[in-house]
Parts: sequence; C-alpha cells; structure tokens
Amino acid sequence: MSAAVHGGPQDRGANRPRQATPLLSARGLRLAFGGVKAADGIDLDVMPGEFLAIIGPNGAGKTTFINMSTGYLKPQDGTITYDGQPIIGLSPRAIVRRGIGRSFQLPQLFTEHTVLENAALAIAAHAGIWSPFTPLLRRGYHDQAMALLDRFGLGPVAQSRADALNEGARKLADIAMAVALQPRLVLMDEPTSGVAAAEKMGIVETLVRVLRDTGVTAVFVEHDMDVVARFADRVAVWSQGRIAALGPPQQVLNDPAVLRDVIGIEASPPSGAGH
Ligand SMILES: Nc1ncnc2c1ncn2[C@@H]1O[C@H](COP(=O)(O)OP(=O)(O)OP(=O)(O)O)[C@@H](O)[C@H]1O
Repeated sequence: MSAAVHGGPQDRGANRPRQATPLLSARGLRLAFGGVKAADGIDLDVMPGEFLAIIGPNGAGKTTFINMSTGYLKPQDGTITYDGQPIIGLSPRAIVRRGIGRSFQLPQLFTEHTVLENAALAIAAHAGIWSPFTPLLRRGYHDQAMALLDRFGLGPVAQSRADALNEGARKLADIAMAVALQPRLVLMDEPTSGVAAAEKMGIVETLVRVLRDTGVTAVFVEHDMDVVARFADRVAVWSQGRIAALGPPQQVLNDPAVLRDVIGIEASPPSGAGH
C-alpha cells in the first residue's frame, strides 16, 4: 500500500509529488434532460497516474459524466479542464487529439473487419489517415497493430473478424483501439459488462497492466465491487447526478450508506457483491 495521497491497492505512485496537478478537473457540471438531473453539480479531480472507479445505480449519471468529458454531451453549466486547458465545446475527435481516449459500454469495432485491421485503422487514424482503405494496404500499420494486439494478449485472434470475438476479447480490443490513439487519459464505460464472471478478473488484469505500463490514467465505470476493490486507487460514488462519496476503496466500499444504497447489501464487505 502506498502512502501517496491518492494511493490504492496497486498504486505505483509512491514517488508522486503530494500536490500533483489534476489531469482532468471538473467543476460545477450540470446537465438536465427535462426534469432528470443527470449532472447536478459534479466536482471531480482525476490525478495523473491514478485509476479512478465510478460506481452508482443505473441512471445516476455515470455515462453522462464520461460523455461530457469526451465531447459527446455539453453541460449546461460548469467547466472541465484537461491538462489545464478547457475542453467543453471541443468535438469528440478534437478531444481524442488532446489525449483523452474512451471505450464504450458497447464496443465500437468495425465488425466486418479483422481485429488486426481494426487496430491498423486506429493506428492510421492516429497518424492522421482516416481513409478506411489506405492503412489496410500498408504493412507498417499491420506490424504496429500486431505489436499493440500482442500487448493485450489478442495476438491469437488478430485474424478473426471483430464480430467473432467473445465479449471479453471484444472489450479488450475496444480498449486497444483507444490505446492506439496514444491517450494520457482513458475513460472506460463498464469494461467488464457482459463478460463472463470467470473471465472478468483476467480481462481487467490485462487492461490494467497495459495501461499502467503505458502510464495511462484511467477512469472506469464498474458495477463489480470485487474489480473496484482490487484495481481502483479511488472510488467515486454517483447518486442522482451528484458525487455522494469519494475516497480509497477500502473506505468507500465499507461505508454503510454506500453498501446499502449503491451495492444493495446491508453490512458486509464488498467481496461477492458484484453482479
Ligand atoms: N441523451 C439523453 N437524453 C435524455 N435523457 C438522457 C440522455 N442521456 C442520459 N439521459 C438520462 O439521464 C440519466 C442519467 O443517465 P446515465 O446514462 O448517465 O446514467 P448511468 O449512471 O450511466 O446509468 P447506467 O448504469 O444504467 O448506464 C438517466 O435518467 C438517463 O435516462
């Protein structure tokens, strides 16, 4: 366990300065859809190098926060800065170019292409080539794509069509595409949803290893409390568009109100609480 301010179970930031500048900083975010307050005054700092888990019930506004941070939704009020610069109003593609990647609840792969072709397309896109055909003709992208896939353990399925992958591999491939764009921050919306229970920890171990090795900061929405307890440095608890609790997992996941209102159990530790 690290003594760092934002330390957590697998923190590698023991030598991090105590007063690091946030990589992403949200202040006073508000967004309502009709009468539904999807964001009702969100303040959150994401520190460089940390893995921050977002938990909370359905409809609490978790995806809305990711959408606002990646240019898919514009808040009605508030600010978001990334690396000290305001990003509200930028397009999703401009935000990717700044260094924020994301993965989706439903992976966004070109299903009729192979995994290798998907990776080559993502690497080519990062190089500024958006034509869907050019990179497929260029061996160089394939080599880089293969190296990327190997890091995620996806080498054996490189030649498979994306729609032939099981859910775990599909989730990893989607995150690999985000990493191809060389982000400093990745926001992942439920990276383990739909993944078989037996596969889940292995999938998360792989993605955490790759992101940690690459020095990528991560925010991830997660419903499995065992995953959160094991991999998050800090946990933010979303409730009705607000952050109801924020802190290290051992603190937040043992908070009786969080156990009752978010995890849906009376007073037991997080192990076995996932669904
Ligand atoms: N584009 C939209 N138009 C209308 N309502 C929306 C839109 N996006 C989100 N909402 C509403 O805002 C609220 C928050 O939604 P959001 O998807 O952010 O919740 P969530 O915490 O991610 O939920 P889940 O865990 O089910 O994915 C919900 O009531 C949702 O129906």
